Amino acid sequence: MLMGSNDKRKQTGKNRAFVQSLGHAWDGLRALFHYERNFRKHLAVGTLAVIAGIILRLTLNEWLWLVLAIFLVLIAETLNTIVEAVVDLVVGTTYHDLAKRAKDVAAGGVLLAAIFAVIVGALVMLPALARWF
Ligand SMILES: Nc1ncnc2c1ncn2[C@@H]1O[C@H](COP(=O)(O)OP(=O)(O)OP(=O)(O)O)[C@@H](O)[C@H]1O
Repeated sequence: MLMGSNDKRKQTGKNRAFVQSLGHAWDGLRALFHYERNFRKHLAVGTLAVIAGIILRLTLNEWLWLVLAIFLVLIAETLNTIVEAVVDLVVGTTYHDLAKRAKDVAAGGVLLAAIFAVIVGALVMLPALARWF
């Protein structure tokens, strides 16, 4: 449902067209980039890994693992941000043990994805570096 004909941005109902869904998804990515420092950091590290991959001339198989690792971290950051927003929406600034558990578990998910990315990065980059020298 649209809240008022003068403010089409305050929509609360279903999207009527694919392009409208795409617009909201794009808004979500912009919000991630603007408000989430950790998302920007992970995006920067991922970009550096891609540049290193281009320089080291990774194989197709190595690219697949690297891209999987980069996207897993970014998606984990996305889920973490969703959990933080929903928890804050529900409890505000009130302390709650379940709010702590939800946010800590979401952060743990990001850590797991980051550990996976470090392992993949090492397994892909070290042999590629060895080939280079
Ligand atoms: N309402 C709350 N009740 C209980 N503990 C909370 C609450 N809000 C935050 N915390 C605790 O503070 C930590 C940091 O929460 P916050 O919402 O500031 O996340 P953040 O610092 O933005 O996380 P990130 O580093 O992923 O960006 C949480 O992991 C949780 O342990």
